[in-house]
Amino acid sequence: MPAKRERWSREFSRWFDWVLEEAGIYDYGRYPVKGMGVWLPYGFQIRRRVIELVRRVLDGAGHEEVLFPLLIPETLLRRESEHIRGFEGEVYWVAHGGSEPLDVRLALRPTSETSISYMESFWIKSYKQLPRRFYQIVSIFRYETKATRPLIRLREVTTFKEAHTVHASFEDADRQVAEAIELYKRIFDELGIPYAVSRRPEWDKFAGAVYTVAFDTVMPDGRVLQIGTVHHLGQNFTIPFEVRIQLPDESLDYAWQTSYGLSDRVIASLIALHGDDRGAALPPAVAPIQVVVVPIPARGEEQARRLEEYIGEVEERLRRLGLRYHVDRREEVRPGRKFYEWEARGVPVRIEAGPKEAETRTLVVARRDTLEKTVVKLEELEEKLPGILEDVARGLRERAWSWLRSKVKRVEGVEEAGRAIEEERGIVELPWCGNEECGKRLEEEVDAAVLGSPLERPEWVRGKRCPVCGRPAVTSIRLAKTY
Ligand SMILES: Nc1ncnc2c1ncn2[C@@H]1O[C@H](COS(=O)(=O)NC(=O)[C@@H](N)CS)[C@@H](O)[C@H]1O
Ligand SMILES: [Zn+2]
Repeated sequence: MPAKRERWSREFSRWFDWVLEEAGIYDYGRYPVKGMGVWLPYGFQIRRRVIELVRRVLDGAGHEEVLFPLLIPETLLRRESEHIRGFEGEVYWVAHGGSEPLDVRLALRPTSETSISYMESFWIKSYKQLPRRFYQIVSIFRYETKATRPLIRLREVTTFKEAHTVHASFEDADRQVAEAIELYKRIFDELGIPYAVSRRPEWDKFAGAVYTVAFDTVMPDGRVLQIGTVHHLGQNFTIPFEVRIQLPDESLDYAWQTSYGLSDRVIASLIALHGDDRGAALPPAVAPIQVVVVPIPARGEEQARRLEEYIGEVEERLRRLGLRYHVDRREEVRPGRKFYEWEARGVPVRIEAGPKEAETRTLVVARRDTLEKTVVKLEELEEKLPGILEDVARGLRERAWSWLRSKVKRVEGVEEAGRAIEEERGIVELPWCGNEECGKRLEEEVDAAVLGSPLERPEWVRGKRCPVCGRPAVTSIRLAKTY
């Protein structure tokens, strides 16, 4: 019977703070700058493996990793008017070098379209060089005014993967948006994180984008977290930054761009959505320790020696399997306490071995997701353990997807939408005529944010009418309380 999820959902924020600390993942709230925290060793291991996964997916899809300066001169940041309008209030400025006031203020990058476009104007001259797909994994800084939260809303976003691509046509950039969406699906699927993909409404897209597609997930408290975004930037940055290319017909035009970002929120959502009241439950792919072995103390010298020998045989097999494992030999800690600690840290599989198991040459194998225990013969460990780890990965993914599906609700009318959000949070979907005024009216009347519309026209709206204006629905509109 899987662990309970009372605290996990009813008091998510407190649960999340508790897990980050109890599992030694992230130290938040003590560092004396609001919105900035410390990655602790165990959490840093998780983060490292998530980054490795992101690199593997992007490098495998023709992306080139780069590293741009942190500081962006105000003159560059201001060159794209919509962009600066969108970020004006969130930029940290450096105004002095030592005691010297700087003649041009330097921004701590809030994102890097401006610095990257500026350099592309020197590098890129012809369609023959395109497409180029750069990315960097860096810290960005945003002076967030809404409530800051560990990993969810930071002022220093320490794990910000930003990809920036350049193309010879609008259509090619469009194709890159579609590819970026597929790459994000692969990353989230590998981590078992469920998502809804929506095209953001015109009035809430990235500052400087032609259009924005976002990945949203529903957190344990029912509020929606944007966990990734893909933007078609058109020529909005290449024009002010003069990134001109020669086309096949020798004419000159400005290049076309996309950008797409992930952040620490990917780690926040994998901890949150796979967790339960006992703590984290990590997908084996990114778990620092995939298997923890807890010896059950023996009585008497002879038994202890035999058990130690037996544990050695278990280790040998885990080593041969190439798994990340740990044997918890702490004398001063009882097995029950060890179970508690390693469950809080989300170790996917625990192996218990005591005198009885040494005697019968068996092992007790416990899954972290369902908590179920099975007895496995030592001889069969190498054959069975990889499958059990795969079962845990699948179990976590399926549990998270059924959670998300349970939090997406189709409704017909505005009142029903308002009630659903009020009572259950999650995402509500309504038929929509596609008209901006109706969308904005819905935001007010439902008292929730518009996430946007599905990329493909949903069948179920056929024959239905917009609840605001009564015109035929052409798509659906999704609303939610968001972070
Ligand atoms: N303050 C924040 N703390 C944690 N994650 C954040 C924060 N602000 C944004 N993010 C995450 O970063 C992703 C990309 O940010 S963004 O503003 O939407 N898009 C960009 O900055 C584009 N330049 C693509 S890299 C968002 O989808 C969101 O998941
Ligand atoms: Zn309407």
